[in-house]
Amino acid sequence: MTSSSSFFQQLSSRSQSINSLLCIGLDPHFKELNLPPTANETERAEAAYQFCQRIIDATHPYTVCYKPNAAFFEAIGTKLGCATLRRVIDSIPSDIPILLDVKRGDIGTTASAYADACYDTVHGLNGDGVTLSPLMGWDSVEPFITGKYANKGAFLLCKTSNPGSNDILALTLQNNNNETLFEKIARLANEWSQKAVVSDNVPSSSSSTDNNNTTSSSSSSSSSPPPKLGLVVGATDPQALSAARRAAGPDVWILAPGVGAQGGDLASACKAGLNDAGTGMLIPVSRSVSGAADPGAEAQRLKDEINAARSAVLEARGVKKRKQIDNTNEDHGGGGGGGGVALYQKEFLEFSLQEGVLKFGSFVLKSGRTSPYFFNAGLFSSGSALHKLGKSYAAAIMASELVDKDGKVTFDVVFGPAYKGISLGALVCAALYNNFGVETGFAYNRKEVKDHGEGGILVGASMAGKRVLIVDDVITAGTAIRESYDLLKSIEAIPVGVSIALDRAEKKSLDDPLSAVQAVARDLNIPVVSIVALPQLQEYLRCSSKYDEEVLKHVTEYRSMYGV
Ligand SMILES: O=c1ccn([C@@H]2O[C@H](COP(=O)(O)O)[C@@H](O)[C@H]2O)c(=O)[nH]1
Repeated sequence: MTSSSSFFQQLSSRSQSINSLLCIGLDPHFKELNLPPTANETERAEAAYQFCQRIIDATHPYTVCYKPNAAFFEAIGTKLGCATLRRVIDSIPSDIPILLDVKRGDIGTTASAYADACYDTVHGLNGDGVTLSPLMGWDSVEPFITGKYANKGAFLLCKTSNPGSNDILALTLQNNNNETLFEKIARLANEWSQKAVVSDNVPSSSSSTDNNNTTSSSSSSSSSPPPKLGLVVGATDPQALSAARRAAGPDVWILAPGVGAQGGDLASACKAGLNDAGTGMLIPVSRSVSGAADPGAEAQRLKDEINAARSAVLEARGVKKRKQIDNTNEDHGGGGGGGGVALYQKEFLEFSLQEGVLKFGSFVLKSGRTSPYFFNAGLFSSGSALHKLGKSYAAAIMASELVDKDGKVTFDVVFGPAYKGISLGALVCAALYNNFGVETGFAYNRKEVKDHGEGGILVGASMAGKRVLIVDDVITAGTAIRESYDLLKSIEAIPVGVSIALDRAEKKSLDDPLSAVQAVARDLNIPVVSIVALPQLQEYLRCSSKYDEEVLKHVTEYRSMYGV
């Protein structure tokens, strides 16, 4: 994955946007490859690659990251083992982080070489994060998370899922706290994360442009840098999971292997390891998915089961869950949300700027206001931009209340009103399927009535009696959305929400405190979900070094004058 965000920011952001805590392991066990023992290295390599491809193709919408275990690739043979692992990594969609399960640990100089082998984009494996043994101390971990690898992250083996983890990791230390060795490791994850930041000489406050992991930090101060270290704690030992969570605090991510083939209980593990925001935990599963007749269906089932367990935990803890699980936009009723910027929002703003869709300057709007920015969705006009646009809409939808507590979308059909909405609706429908495995119908209307061919003004999926999401680019006065709403009602469809790209989140007039988006949400009594709103644009500018301070100043002034 190529990204300027840190490994744990990437995990956090993807976890939020696909509403999942599932991590799929890529472990091509020889016996799962269906090869004769005499198979040569080339045959083993190809079979391992195809084995992984089948899993990746089927499961990518559901997994926060992929976790290939190097052991199974090294065992292919000395010539093709690492090359096959790299080939698999290269085939993974670029927005999915790669956690290399290598469990390294060595003196600093050797650790540096291991880090190059794991991360180097040319000669190495191009991973985003690794698993490490912490037993050789800070200097064995440092090369994996500092210097040229400051954006990478590592999960430290803390209390592993195997029975033998009690032999050493569960021993009680004779120190002041009388804690277990694994609790000490859990505390060290925090201390060493801080140390890594100091080692990189990055001031805490400026190092964090992480706007999207608010859900993972229920009690952290806003100035603490995002963690660089997580912990491996087996789902097979819920007591250890609780103790590790207590020792590490809410912000540290815990990778909890052992569900499925190793017999760990998912519900108990979630209860013990989730933080109060219902996150901070990844459940890696390898054999249960690879051995399933339909790996995609099994991954989706696991994702849903984990989310059900999360909901149960949050309910039991008396926490209002939805917004804390997966959402940085606090207000989908058209208030423009809070100022946090999720990774998908940052990416959306960046490619909108690159494509010239979003521009800064001085623009006189129809309303007569002089705006410091202008957004023209009609300028998304290349294949790559449209692909990214669909993905951004889909990510915003999946992070909103258009997804119910079981992780299911609340609509059956995506409706794109003529003209602009037609292509946007089609993009969104395809992106929901492609990125999130969400299958819905697609329909659109014509402005002109045809008297031949399909006839009528509605084309595509049938909408009568169905829950419908309306997709458009922006809401200016809201007239087009209201017309769509009336049209849907007239055929007895059930409009349940609106999805737009940008919410300008500004008052309709100085005497009217509501924005056009808020008025639509209120009058039609349905949520309006935007990819970004004015507060995210302002926050993006505040964190970006690419734009002149004047741009931020003008946007801030505009927001304070007209913003809702
Ligand atoms: O404590 C640990 C640390 C790592 N693993 C690894 O996770 C997978 C588990 O595979 P399943 O098929 O889901 O059991 C495997 O790669 C292990 O090496 C672990 O199990 N426990």
